[in-house]
Amino acid sequence: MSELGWPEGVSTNSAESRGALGEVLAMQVAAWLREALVERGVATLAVSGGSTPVPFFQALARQPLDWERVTVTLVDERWVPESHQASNARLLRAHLLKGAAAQANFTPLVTNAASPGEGQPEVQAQLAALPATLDVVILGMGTDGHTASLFPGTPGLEQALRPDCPSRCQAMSPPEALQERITLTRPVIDAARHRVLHIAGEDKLVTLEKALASPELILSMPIRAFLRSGLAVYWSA
Ligand SMILES: O=C(O)[C@H](O)[C@@H](O)[C@H](O)[C@H](O)COP(=O)(O)O
Repeated sequence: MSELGWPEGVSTNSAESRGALGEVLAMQVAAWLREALVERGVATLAVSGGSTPVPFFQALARQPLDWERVTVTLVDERWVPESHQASNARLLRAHLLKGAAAQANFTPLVTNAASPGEGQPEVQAQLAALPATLDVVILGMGTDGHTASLFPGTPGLEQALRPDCPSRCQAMSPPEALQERITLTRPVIDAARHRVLHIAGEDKLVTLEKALASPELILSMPIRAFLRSGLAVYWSA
């Protein structure tokens, strides 16, 4: 992976398996969170959903931390109740917010509103109660080059990808997604102290190669907006 044409300042890390990658990433994220706790007394972590992060969540949940001073939130969410199979909050409850990590504070991205458009102001307020600079953001990526719920061809994508987008979150209705979504916007991700892209599989390397070939075309592959200096990429086959 390191032979891809990465922009200056992007670091790459790989492991023999997805489990080993999850362990390596969990140790690094725990170190960053401990550093935040020492420096500021609190720490914030925003994670993505999907299948890739599960070994990472399970390894992070085992990390010794003052979890009660850590706030965990999501990079994006499907607009479904936590009981729904597609809920990212449900995924976190099952694999991350358990054991010692069950003491962490969790900021969900879904409200009781009927749609993300109606719920957005309340989610915006909840996010505004968090530090403006999150300590750690973990991005995933689909093979279409989406990240978070920033999908190509979605109405409102240009707004959400503006470096100066005024909102911290935005409702999205990706044409091919099963559920309406809500996503963090680009400024929130850009401002994070530590930005990670966590991916697995050869197909994701092919996607990255395509993304790196035309970095300026962010609307067709939104991940392109985040492939820049300071990003830490974690990959395994
Ligand atoms: O809510 C989501 O689905 C994620 O935030 C999404 O952006 C995910 O990171 C990618 O779709 C990759 O998913 P996999 O890890 O399952 O390939």
